[in-house]
Amino acid sequence: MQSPIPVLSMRKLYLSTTDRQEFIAELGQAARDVGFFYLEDHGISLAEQVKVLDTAKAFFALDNRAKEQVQMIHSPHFRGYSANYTELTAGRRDRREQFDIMDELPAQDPSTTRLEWQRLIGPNQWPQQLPTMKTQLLNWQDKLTEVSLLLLEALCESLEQPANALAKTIDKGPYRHTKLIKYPGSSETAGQGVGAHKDPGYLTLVLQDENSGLEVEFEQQWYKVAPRPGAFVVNIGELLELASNGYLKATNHRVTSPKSGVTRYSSAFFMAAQLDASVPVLKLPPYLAKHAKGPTSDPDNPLLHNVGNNVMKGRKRSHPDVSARFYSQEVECSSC
Ligand SMILES: O=C(O)CCC(=O)C(=O)O
Ligand SMILES: [Fe+2]
Repeated sequence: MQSPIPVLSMRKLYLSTTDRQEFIAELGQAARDVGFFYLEDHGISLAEQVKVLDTAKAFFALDNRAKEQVQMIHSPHFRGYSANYTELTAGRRDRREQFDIMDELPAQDPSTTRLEWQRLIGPNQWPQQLPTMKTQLLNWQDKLTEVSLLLLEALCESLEQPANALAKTIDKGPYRHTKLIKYPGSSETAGQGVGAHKDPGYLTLVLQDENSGLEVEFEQQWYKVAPRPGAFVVNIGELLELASNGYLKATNHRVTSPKSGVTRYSSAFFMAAQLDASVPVLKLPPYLAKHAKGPTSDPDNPLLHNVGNNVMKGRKRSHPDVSARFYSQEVECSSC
C-alpha cells in the first residue's frame, strides 16, 4: 500500500516568494488531508539527530537504580523516567520506557497557585551519570521550538490568516515537552508500544531511528510511517484542530512493538500554546470554512480550549500512578 504521508522540504520557505507560497500550500494540504508529514531541510543536522538517539540509548542502558532515582513518580510536574507498562493509552498499558523533560523552571509556590495546571511547571530530573544530557536536551528542545514556530506561522498563512494569528497564545513562550523513548522487541504480533492517540498540543516533531513501528490512521486504515533518515515526522495536535474548527486534523497514531530481538528508539517533541492561554477559533474564509466541520467530539477525550487543562488531562490519563500520588482524578475545568 502506498504511503499517504507527504514529504516537505522546509528549504522552500527561504527561496523565492513562489517557493514560499508553494511550501505553504503543500503544508496546508498535508495538515488538512493527513495531519502527518515528513519534514526535510529543517536546519538540524543528521549528526545532532544521531547524538540525541545515542543519548536515549545511553540513558536507557543505565541500571535500574539510576533510572529509579529519576523516576516520574517523584515529580508532580510529570518529569523523568517511566518504566515499561506504567503509561496508559486508550485504556491499555504501553510497552515502552520513557524519559520526559519540559521547560527547566522552579516549581511555583503552592501557597499562591490556584489552578491545578500551574503544578505542571517545575524542574526536570536529570541522571547524575550523564552530566552532559541536560545541556544537550535543553538545547535540542530550543532548536525544535524554532522549527515548530516557523511551521506554526506557515500553517496560519495556509489558513489565510496573518502569520502571527496565534502569537498571543505563545507570547510568554510555548509549552514544550520532549521525550526520549525505547520500545523493546516483543513476540506479540501487534504489541502496544503506544496505543492509538492524538497529541494534545499544536505540533509534534518525531525523530525515529532506523526501525519502523510508528503507524498513522488515514481513511480508516493504518499505514506505517517508514523511517526516513534526516527527516522529522511532523503531526498536527488537538490545539490546531480546535483553532481551525476541525479544518486541520489531529490524526490518530500509534506505535507497534518491534519484533523480538529489535529495539526501537525515538524522540518526540511536543509544542503547545502557553498554559494560561485559551486557544481562539480562527475565522476562516468561506472556501475553507465550508470544510471545517468542528473539532472531533469524543466523550472519552474532550478537547479543551484552555491549554493548561488540555495538557493536564493528557498527563493524568497517561500517568495514573503520578496522578494518584499528587492529584485529584478530576480535570479542573473552570474555563474549558
Ligand atoms: O515514538 C514514536 O514514534 C511516536 C510517539 C508518540 O506518538 C507519542 O509519544 O506521542
Ligand atoms: Fe503521539
